[in-house]
Amino acid sequence: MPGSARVYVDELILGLFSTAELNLKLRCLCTNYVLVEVFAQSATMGSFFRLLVVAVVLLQGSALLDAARNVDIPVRSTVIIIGAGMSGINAGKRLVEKGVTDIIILEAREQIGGRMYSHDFNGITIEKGANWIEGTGGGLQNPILPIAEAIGLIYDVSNFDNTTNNVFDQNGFVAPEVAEATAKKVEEMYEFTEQLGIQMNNSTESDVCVLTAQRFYNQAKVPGTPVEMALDYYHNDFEFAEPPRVTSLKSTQPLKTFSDFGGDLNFVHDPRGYKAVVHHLAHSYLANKDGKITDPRLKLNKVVNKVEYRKRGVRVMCEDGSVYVAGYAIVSVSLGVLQSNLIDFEPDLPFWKLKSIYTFNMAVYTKIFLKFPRTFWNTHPGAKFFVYADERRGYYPIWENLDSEFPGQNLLMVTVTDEEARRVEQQPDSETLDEIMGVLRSMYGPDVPRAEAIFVPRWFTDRLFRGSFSNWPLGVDSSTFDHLQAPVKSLYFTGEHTSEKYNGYVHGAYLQGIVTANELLDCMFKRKCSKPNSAYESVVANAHTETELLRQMKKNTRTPDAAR
Ligand SMILES: Cc1cc2nc3c(=O)[nH]c(=O)nc-3n(C[C@H](O)[C@H](O)[C@H](O)COP(=O)(O)OP(=O)(O)OC[C@H]3O[C@@H](n4cnc5c(N)ncnc54)[C@H](O)[C@@H]3O)c2cc1C
Repeated sequence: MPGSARVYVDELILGLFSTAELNLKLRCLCTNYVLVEVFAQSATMGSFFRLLVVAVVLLQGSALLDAARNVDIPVRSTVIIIGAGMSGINAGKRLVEKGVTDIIILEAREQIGGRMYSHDFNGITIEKGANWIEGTGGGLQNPILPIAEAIGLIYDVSNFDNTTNNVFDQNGFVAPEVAEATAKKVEEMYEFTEQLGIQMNNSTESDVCVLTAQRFYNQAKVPGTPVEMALDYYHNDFEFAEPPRVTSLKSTQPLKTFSDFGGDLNFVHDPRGYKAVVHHLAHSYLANKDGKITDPRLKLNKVVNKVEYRKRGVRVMCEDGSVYVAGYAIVSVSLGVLQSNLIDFEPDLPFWKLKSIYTFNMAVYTKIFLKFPRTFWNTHPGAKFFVYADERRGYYPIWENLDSEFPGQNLLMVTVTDEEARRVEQQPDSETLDEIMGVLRSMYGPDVPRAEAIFVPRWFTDRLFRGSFSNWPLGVDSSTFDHLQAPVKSLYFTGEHTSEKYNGYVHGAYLQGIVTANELLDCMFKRKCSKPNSAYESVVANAHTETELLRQMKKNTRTPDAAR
């Protein structure tokens, strides 16, 4: 929007109408839609005259704007939701249920679902994003489970029972007694760290990372041999996508997902994809026909690149030039997107907000799918998952055979995380396949046939995600965490990364959609709007310093997209 076209109606109109007895206030939210707030007050003014004033003001306002700008009036709504993943779609559902029906959902991709993202791999629907309903079979019911059951989603409880005994290294199968002994030690250490986490949560002790807890267990000796590292990886990195030296002990031990909902994981392998859960939620309030959403409130292929926000009112701009205006916006994009420069917020988000965004971690978790001409791995039920122990920690470590989910397809899935995931994303798939074949041949011998097909998702380089899911690092206390979700004027924030108990998970995104929508509804209808708490008021108070800091941060820490 060219700056010269800006017309601030309040200035213009106030110039025309300002009188001693008339207190008239107009606010112009943006250049091409006038969000008018008129207070025409006068003890002596009759209601007819007041109406007249309002009408004249509105006419004048729109005439001035039309003269100044020759563009369509963009869509108006009460709430704009940016992003149609689990959290955005569920926030929309909540708003509509509570009577706020004039919403607009802007989604960058050609479909909804976000990181619940299925992919056609040689005619088979695989999940490049979320795969499991994590945390079932416990005291509380995981909120995703009833939805999955209602739509008949196909899944199986994963059998991890024997994983730590199915260990290979560079010389082949590791003798069961060696693997068992190491597995026992690592499991004891894992239980110790969990107990320490519980104790520290009940105390005023400051947080430590998981690695520190491991040192406490073993008098500073931490997993170091290939087998120890691989089994440690299985317990930690395979869940959090980052190593124990990064992950907060207090915030992850015990992990609420499992302590609340149970320790089972249901592996989804449905031809409709795990995203069918999001579609089910969307269909409950967005018009649809033959399984396709036809509701004009959902706008696909809309990459938001600028958000102007004020105390009341937002103006959202997309790469295709379209502009949307509303009273509020809910931003549901991933933490990785917030950390990048894809969306330009005007004014800049405040320091306290950026600090929480930049301090929390967006981890990278990559499941690589492989199709072989035949199976060469163990197919008995106790060999569902197997482990490769390399001298390099995290080098193609956790494997799953998908025989039971996709019979006769000869599929394997191997998971890499963090640095290895980033590395693999940057290289051609043929190089990744060469590395994988080297690993498999050292595990199963030289006769292993080369895979016919490989699929390597690229979450880190995808500008719409910039990683897989958030991980709670050492150094983020609960008030810094709260700031991730805290609203800024008319902007509200949701997404898995804003769920204090269940960050990183589908159910976290689901629940946060409701939490954020409720917060906004409270503000809209009860005037109970969240205010900055005292912890960051001091920072906000020093506006000049803050602006300087922000400038520095923008200049120094935001990496250009291409270089990431
Ligand atoms: C590889 C992987 C494995 C996972 N495994 C599991 C698992 O097994 N179990 C589990 O519970 N969880 C898992 N997760 C995490 C789970 O997928 C997420 O927590 C959840 O789906 C996040 O939902 P969300 O709504 O917060 O964000 P998203 O799904 O990221 O939704 C945000 C939406 O915003 C859109 N968007 C981004 N930028 C813009 C823009 N500028 N303009 C407009 N739209 C934009 C995106 O396209 C996206 O649709 C996994 C994730 C990944 C990536």
